[in-house]
Amino acid sequence: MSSQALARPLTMALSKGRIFEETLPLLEAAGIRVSENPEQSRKLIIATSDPNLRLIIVRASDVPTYVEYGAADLGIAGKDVLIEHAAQHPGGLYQPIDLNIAKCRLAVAVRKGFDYSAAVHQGARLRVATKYTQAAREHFAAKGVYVDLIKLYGSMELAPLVGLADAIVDLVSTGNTLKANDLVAVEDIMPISSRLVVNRAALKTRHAQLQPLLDAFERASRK
Ligand SMILES: Nc1ncnc2c1ncn2[C@@H]1O[C@H](COP(=O)(O)OP(=O)(O)OP(=O)(O)O)[C@@H](O)[C@H]1O
Ligand SMILES: O=P(O)(O)OC[C@H]1O[C@H](OP(=O)(O)OP(=O)(O)O)[C@H](O)[C@@H]1O
Repeated sequence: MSSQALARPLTMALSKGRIFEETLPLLEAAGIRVSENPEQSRKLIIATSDPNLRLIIVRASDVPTYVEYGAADLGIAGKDVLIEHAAQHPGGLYQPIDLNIAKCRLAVAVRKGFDYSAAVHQGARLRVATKYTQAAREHFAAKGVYVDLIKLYGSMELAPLVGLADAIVDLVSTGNTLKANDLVAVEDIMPISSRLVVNRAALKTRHAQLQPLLDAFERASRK
């Protein structure tokens, strides 16, 4: 038996839902099948048809933490999540590949009828609710707008409707969530997609195991 076959499998951290669903075709393109669906089995450690790879299922915003500390060798996370993580842990992760999955955009939204351009005139102060405080801080600082940031963990769309904030910074894809809550996007901050992230130590110590997988993801993401 080769030393490669004796090595422990690589561990890849994924969140269930859209990232898991959109990663499956990339794994399939690499000839890798997944033994079960975490939505149904509720299992948190999932084997694959490749003895060299297993998956762990974590919260989307926890993926960078598992990978940075080496509990996972690699993972997949949205640029939104990576920006917030990097604010606390700069340079902690190697990010070799934009997988072009889970695509959406980060945007500023307000209640329909709210005069955003008047509210952000030079020197004004705006109350902004968001889960993405780092990205929001950088965006408004670049515009020279003072903001009071209110950290939320979900359902941001509610904040302007109940007077918690003037504006939100949130992810937008179809725009249906904004529309359903009488909100409008008034400014795009950046396009968002998910990236492969790799533990920096694993990149060196497990290079032989990692490289074929990175190559397969690179090829699949270009299709
Ligand atoms: N509506 C959307 N369309 C496309 N991609 C999206 C959309 N919403 C979020 N994403 C992307 O998918 C990633 C995972 O989103 P998901 O909804 O599964 O987790 P979450 O609920 O945001 O995270 P957590 O569970 O950690 O709070 C996000 O980080 C973002 O990059
Ligand atoms: O423009 P849309 O297509 O409506 O998508 C935007 C919504 O998608 C995301 O929520 P998600 O569906 O992930 O729900 P969650 O934040 O509760 O996980 C995001 O936080 C928005 O609420």
